[in-house]
Amino acid sequence: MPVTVSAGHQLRSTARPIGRIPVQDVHPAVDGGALPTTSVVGEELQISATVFREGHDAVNATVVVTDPDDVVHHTPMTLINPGLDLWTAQVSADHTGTWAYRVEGWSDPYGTWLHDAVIKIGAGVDVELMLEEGARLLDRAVQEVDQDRSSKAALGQAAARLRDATLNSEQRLSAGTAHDIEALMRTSPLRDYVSASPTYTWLVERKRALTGAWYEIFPRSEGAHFDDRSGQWVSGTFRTAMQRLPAIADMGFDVVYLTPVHPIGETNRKGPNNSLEAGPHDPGSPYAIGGADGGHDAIHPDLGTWADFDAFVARAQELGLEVALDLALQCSPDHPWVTEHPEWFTTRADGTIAYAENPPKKYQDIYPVNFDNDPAGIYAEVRRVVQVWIDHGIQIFRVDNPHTKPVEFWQWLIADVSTDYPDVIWLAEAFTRPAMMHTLGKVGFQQSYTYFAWRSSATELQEYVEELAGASSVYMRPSFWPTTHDILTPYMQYGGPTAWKLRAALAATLVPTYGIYAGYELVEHVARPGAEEQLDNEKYQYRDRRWQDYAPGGPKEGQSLAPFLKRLNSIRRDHPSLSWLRNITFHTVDDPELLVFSKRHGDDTIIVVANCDPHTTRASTIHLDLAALGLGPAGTFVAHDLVSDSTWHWGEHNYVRLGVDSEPVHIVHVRRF
Ligand SMILES: O=P(O)(O)O[C@H]1O[C@H](CO)[C@@H](O[C@H]2O[C@H](CO)[C@@H](O)[C@H](O)[C@H]2O)[C@H](O)[C@H]1O
Repeated sequence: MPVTVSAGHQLRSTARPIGRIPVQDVHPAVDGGALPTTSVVGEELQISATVFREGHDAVNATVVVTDPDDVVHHTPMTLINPGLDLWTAQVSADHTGTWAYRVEGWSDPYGTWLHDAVIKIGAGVDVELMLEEGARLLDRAVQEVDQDRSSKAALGQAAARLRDATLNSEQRLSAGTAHDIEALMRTSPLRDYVSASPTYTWLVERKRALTGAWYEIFPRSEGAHFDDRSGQWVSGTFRTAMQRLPAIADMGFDVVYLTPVHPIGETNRKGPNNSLEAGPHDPGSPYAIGGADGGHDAIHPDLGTWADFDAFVARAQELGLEVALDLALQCSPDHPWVTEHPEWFTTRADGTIAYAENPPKKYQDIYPVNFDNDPAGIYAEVRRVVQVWIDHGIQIFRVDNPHTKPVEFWQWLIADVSTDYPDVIWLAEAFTRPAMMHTLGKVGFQQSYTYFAWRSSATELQEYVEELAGASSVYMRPSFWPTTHDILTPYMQYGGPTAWKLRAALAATLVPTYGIYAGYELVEHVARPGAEEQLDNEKYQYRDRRWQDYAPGGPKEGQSLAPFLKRLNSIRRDHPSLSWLRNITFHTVDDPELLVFSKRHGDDTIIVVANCDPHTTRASTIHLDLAALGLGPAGTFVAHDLVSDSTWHWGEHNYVRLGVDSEPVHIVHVRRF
């Protein structure tokens, strides 16, 4: 129905009334507020809006937050750009759940009086009138505003002094403008013509949704070995993989991610190095899910039983590790769904089912599920499968290729699961175009793999992280992986151990969640010819990394990056500034191959200086933004490099030297005098 503004004037039927005090451009507002803004517990969220009014009276603004228990919290906003009427405030939530916020603009009668009274009384204009008007405002505050008894008494006394004709006008005025009165009127203001913006949904999730160090394994490789007697490989099991967990925990990782653990199909099974013909003993790709032993709700018999899986999860939990499981919604031709639900696949004119692709990659051993053929049936079955794993202690899913399934399916699935399991976290492996990657975040994925692996220069990294920590951070949380089982960039193939140290350090410090694929410690850098992924990839064969050889006293002692990774993770744990995303500042440096950034949270400040050129040692001068570090203009501080354990005295301009003949990165803790 059209809204009547005044006699004879109507708004266009779709218009939202502007309100007495216009409140515009509220940020964040994901897709105009159609989708929730997200953060984790304790994470600061900056809310801004344009708030203004006609004429010259004072205007003010408040962020009004409603928590999941319907308790309302008011946060005053600050005018940060008077010329643009731009107001901001920081808010944060102290528990998980669905919160909401809106911005209220309001006319500020005390602010108006304060401004006018000081000028007019100072100039001897309308003196009695102004003093009486001030007194009446304070009377109103006593009546209308929720104040404690002593505050009301103070306001009442100030009103009396404003009217006290025995005092001079200056004394009377100062009663109404005194700091304590101003503070009371600021914290519990008189608010006229309060006008609210729309209300925005704010989803607050657990900290792990933002922060964590992941370690990826193929469980069948952990404990796999070549048996000389039979001349065959013997698969690792959950029980043998369990023996690897203490080392993963000791390196300081928070999440151990398992590639699929289900039965593997035999039809079109792939052999070593992505060959289209497997030998009789080749194990096949774990992503070719489903066979005679079951599908997505089953365990590959080579890995053990449900009891073994449960024991693995329990052991991980004992060591402080969460277990993340791959959810790859596709089927080997031998998957039970193919015979039980042929309608879930797309049959071509010749009666065959087309295999899956993620161009230019071809997955000849799997069929894609066609969600449009029976959405209700497929949704229900996937939900059932997910529940099976939740019931076995899984709270994190790494979703394989979510961008090849309908977005609305993910929106439904994640929301449905979160109704009963709000702590379940979903990581999107959507190496695809930005629109899809971002939208998956907007519809519920708590984390997303990113383009980090392909951003290697200092300029590219700065630009990319500014985007991720800026506008998109309210709906998409990045996870940085220097390599994965599918990704081995030329930078990593040819950069040597320096590149591997550097990229791990950057991933671990630029953003709060990062991940390492097993073997990273060993700098496994040789690619399959013509592909940017590992040679002899364990996607198609077992890999016995002989971890024991790198242990103290072993023949390869000292040849692993495990101590370096452990150092990175302990720095992350000791320094809370590294566990947040939006708190990053980039600094300048003379050499464009160097990257300098800092992160600050409370008293903790970390500066990272990285040489992004893994082939050359570089020396340069860095120029620090001291204010961003919380230091005064002439500030100096003790810089403690947590990588080399060196200590220097630093100020605004500092000489650095990083590279192949030393460490490629400084991770500096700012120690204040
Ligand atoms: O397509 P992506 O590069 O994002 O990779 C993910 O999905 C792939 C398909 O699930 C998966 O590919 C592997 O499994 C396929 C099915 O068995 C096989 O045909 C591919 O050769 C193999 O690389 C990939 O591992 C996963 O991360």
